[in-house]
Amino acid sequence: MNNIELKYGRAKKIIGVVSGKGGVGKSTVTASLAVSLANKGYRVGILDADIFGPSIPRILGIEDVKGKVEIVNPQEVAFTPVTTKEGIKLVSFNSYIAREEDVAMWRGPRLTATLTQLYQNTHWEELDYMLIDMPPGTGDTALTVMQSYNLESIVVVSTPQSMVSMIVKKLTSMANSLGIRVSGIVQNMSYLECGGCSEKINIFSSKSAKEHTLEIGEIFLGELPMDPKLTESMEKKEFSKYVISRPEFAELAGNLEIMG
Ligand SMILES: Nc1ncnc2c1ncn2[C@@H]1O[C@H](COP(=O)(O)OP(=O)(O)OP(=O)(O)O)[C@@H](O)[C@H]1O
Repeated sequence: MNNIELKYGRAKKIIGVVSGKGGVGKSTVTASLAVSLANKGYRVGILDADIFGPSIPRILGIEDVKGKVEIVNPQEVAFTPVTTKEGIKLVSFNSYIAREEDVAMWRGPRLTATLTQLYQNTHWEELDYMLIDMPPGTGDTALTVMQSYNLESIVVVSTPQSMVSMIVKKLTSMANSLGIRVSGIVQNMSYLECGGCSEKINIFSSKSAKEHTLEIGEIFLGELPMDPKLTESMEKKEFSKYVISRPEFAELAGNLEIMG
């Protein structure tokens, strides 16, 4: 399948953020990487490719802001992204519909055609990084993105559990067979912080996040704690403040700068 080129801008690196299973924190990690990279001075865009469950606008606290759609010709429209206060350019299905609870009841071909328009026909201008928040799993959308969007690599978000690792291996096999490089694995909700001591309490398994990553056979990009303050920060629209205050996120973005 041919590569699809961006019509209105350029991105130096396009990185897909993927997960084997839903709910492991892929969108949270995508948004946190965007905040950390923007904080380091990079020009960052996010394509929220999770059209059935677009959560990035809420994570970044801009669910009430709408992007603009302009009609280029009867077959084609162009999109202006929503820009966050951190300067991140976001394109999400929810930013172009009237009510965020409205649903896209579409089968695969319509879904991928719409996503491709969002990818290709957005006024991205100049980006250092475009992060694509993919729907979970190895389905239709993941296949289209990996086959025809100019991906530099993928970052895989997981939780340190053998069952999830098994599903992640399916995803990395898919990437390998399509010639897509895997930058590494982020192990999310990996541990709890002990209040009052520096100990990390593993949540899912006695094995460490690094050991789980080695079992998958990929590079360990980092681990993040399960922290109720993270969810609270989204509710208070203070996600970027939270991310910037925690060294784990800057470390993760630093590892992506090296491996991405
Ligand atoms: N490290 C964390 N600590 C606490 N809560 C977290 C953490 N990471 C994610 N969450 C919470 O877990 C839930 C799922 O996260 P998120 O939406 O990022 O997952 P996802 O993998 O993108 O899900 P899906 O692919 O099904 O859309 C959210 O409510 C989010 O706030």
